[in-house]
Amino acid sequence: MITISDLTKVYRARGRDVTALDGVSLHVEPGEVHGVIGRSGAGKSTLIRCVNQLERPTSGTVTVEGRDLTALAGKGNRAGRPLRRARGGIGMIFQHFNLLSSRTAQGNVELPLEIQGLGRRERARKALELLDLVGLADRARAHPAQLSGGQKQRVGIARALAGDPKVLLSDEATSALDPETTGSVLRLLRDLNRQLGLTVLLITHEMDVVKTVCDSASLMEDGRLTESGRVDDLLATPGSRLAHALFPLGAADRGPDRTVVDLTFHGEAAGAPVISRLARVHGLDVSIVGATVETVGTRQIGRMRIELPGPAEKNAAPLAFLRDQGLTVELPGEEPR
Ligand SMILES: Nc1ncnc2c1ncn2[C@@H]1O[C@H](COP(=O)(O)OP(=O)(O)OP(=O)(O)O)[C@@H](O)[C@H]1O
Repeated sequence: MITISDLTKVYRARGRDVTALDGVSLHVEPGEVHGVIGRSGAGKSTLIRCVNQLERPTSGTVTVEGRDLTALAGKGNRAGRPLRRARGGIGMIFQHFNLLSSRTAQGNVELPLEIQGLGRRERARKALELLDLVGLADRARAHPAQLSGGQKQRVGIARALAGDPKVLLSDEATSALDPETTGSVLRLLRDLNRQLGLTVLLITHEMDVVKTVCDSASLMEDGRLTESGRVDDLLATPGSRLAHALFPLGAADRGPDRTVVDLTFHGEAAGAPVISRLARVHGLDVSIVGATVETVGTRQIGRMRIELPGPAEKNAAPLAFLRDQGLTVELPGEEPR
C-alpha cells in the first residue's frame, strides 16, 4: 500500500525554483496496479523517486506499507539504516534496465542479495529461483550484452524482487522495448502482481500500458494529478481527458443538421444491442462514424461515435434513452453534461 499526501518538490536550479510536484496526493491500494501517465516534464520521475526517497520531497509525506518514509533520515545514497531497510521492501525497475554489464544475469540478481548479506549458496539459490519466476532460468549465465531488451528487463524485474518487496515501482519500464516485447513484459508484471500480491506504481507516457495492466490511473500535468481513479470509473466520467486519451475518437465533424454523440459502453451495456434499439424505439437513422473496443483489466469497454439527424435540442429524447441504457453520453466539443 502506498499513500502520498500533499507532496511537493521544488528544485533549485541556476538560481530559480522549478516546482516539479505541486501538492500531489495519491492512495494505491494493496495489490493494485496504478499508472501515472503524463507528458515529458510533468513530474512523473520526480514522483516515483520521491516514493522510495531517492529524491527528498520539499514537503508532504509518503507512507509505504504503513511506514512514513519521509520521517526516516538520510538522502539518496547516504540513507540511514532504517531508510535502507525500508527501501529493501520496495523494488524498482528502470527504462534502461540499469544492469551491470560485467556481471551475468544471475550476478545482477545476486547483487542486492549480497548487500543484504546472504551467503554465496543462498544467493545463488534465490537468484536462480527469481530468474525462473521471470522465465529466464536458462539464461542465468548470460551477460547483458547477450540478452535482448525484453530479457534484460526480466533480469531487472528479478533483481527488483530480490528483497521480497510488497511494492514495485516502475519507471517507464517498457519505453525502450518494441510493442511485442512490451506486451510480454507487461503480462509478466500483471502475473507477478497477482501471484505475489504486489502493489505496483508505474509511470509511463504510453496509454497502452495503462490499458493493458492498470487497475487505476492518474493523469499528471505540471506537477499535479489532474485526474485519478479506477480506469473503468474514469471511462464512465463525462469529460474525462484520460478516457479520451485512452480511447481517442478524434475531432468531431459537427454540423447544424446533425448531432455527434460519443458513447462509452461499460458493464452490462457493453453486451446490449443499444444502437439497434435506439433506431427502432425512436425511428431514427443512426450513423456509426467511429468505434473502438478494448479490454481494460478483465472488462470490455467500448467507445463509439454516432450521428443522429437534426441538432442536439431536437434529440433530447434519444439522448435520454441512451443514458437510461447505462451508457456515458457526451457531445464532443460541448461542455460535459
Ligand atoms: N534534478 C533536477 N534539478 C532541477 N530540475 C529538475 C530536476 N529533475 C527534474 N527537474 C525538473 O522538474 C520537472 C519535472 O521533471 P520529471 O523528470 O519529474 O518529469 P517527467 O514527467 O518524469 O518527464 P520525463 O518523462 O521527460 O522524465 C521538469 O521541469 C524538470 O526539468
